[in-house]
Amino acid sequence: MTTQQLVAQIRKKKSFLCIGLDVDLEKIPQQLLTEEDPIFEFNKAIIDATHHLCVAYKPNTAFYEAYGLKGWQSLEKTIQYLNQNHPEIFTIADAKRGDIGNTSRMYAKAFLEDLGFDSVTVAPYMGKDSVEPFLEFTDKHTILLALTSNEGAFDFQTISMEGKELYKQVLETSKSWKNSENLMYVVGATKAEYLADIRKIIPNSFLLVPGVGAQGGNLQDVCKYGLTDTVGLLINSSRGILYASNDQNFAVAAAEKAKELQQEMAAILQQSI
Ligand SMILES: O=C(O)c1cc(=O)[nH]c(=O)n1[C@@H]1O[C@H](COP(=O)(O)O)[C@@H](O)[C@H]1O
Repeated sequence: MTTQQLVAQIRKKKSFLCIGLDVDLEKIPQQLLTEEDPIFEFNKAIIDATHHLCVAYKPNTAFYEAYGLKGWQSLEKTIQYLNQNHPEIFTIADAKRGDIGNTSRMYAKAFLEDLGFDSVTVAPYMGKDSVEPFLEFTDKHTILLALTSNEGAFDFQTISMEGKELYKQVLETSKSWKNSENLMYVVGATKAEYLADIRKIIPNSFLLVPGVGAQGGNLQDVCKYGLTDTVGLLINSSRGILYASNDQNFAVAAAEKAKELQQEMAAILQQSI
């Protein structure tokens, strides 16, 4: 999916919501555990109930890898279901990969080619040659970790070297890489006060912003400095939507939570047009 197509979907749905499909078998309604593939059945119900309210889904691969081969099959079925039934939805494999080039090439193939995601999250720590194999997929997007939502972000990402914080070096250096127009960046919603500085370096790039809801980030704060002329934001919520209820009405409850965020987004978009 091109960035222009993503922006068109955002305008049409009046939403820049990304729903994180972080499925935890201990948190889903227990009656689903009798199904052959509880993870897929849960995702299917969530997708059926929320696809009109969001523009992206982001399965975090940890929640699938943790269940071994069966988990990986659930991930495969989920992305197939999305690609077949909702090709207008932007899909993110939240895998946070990155290794020597020869290995990154295999990660890129796995997520962008074999599974067929539109994008994958990548850690920049190993540098240019570890990210390039992802960027070679010019019809896809590489989402680079810039300033993450967790407390540990302050351990390295904000350390200043030669007068510039590491996350700013990541943003600036990555702009010089081949096919960098296909880069997006992760900035945590809990770091909203950094967005004005971040937008000075990457004024138009799309940002994937996790951390609203369960982690305490705030949508209004993020939009204040993060929003661009072409929106430029995908706001992720996982637990806050998925586990709104764990009885048999879980999908309806999830849709209600998604709708609350979508309506807040619609109001913001209306004001900013
Ligand atoms: O790359 C991510 O998506 C990510 C980056 C980050 O800085 N913080 C962060 O929470 N995430 C992911 O975003 C999701 C947040 O989930 P909730 O806190 O349940 O909404 C999880 O899948 C995290 O792994």
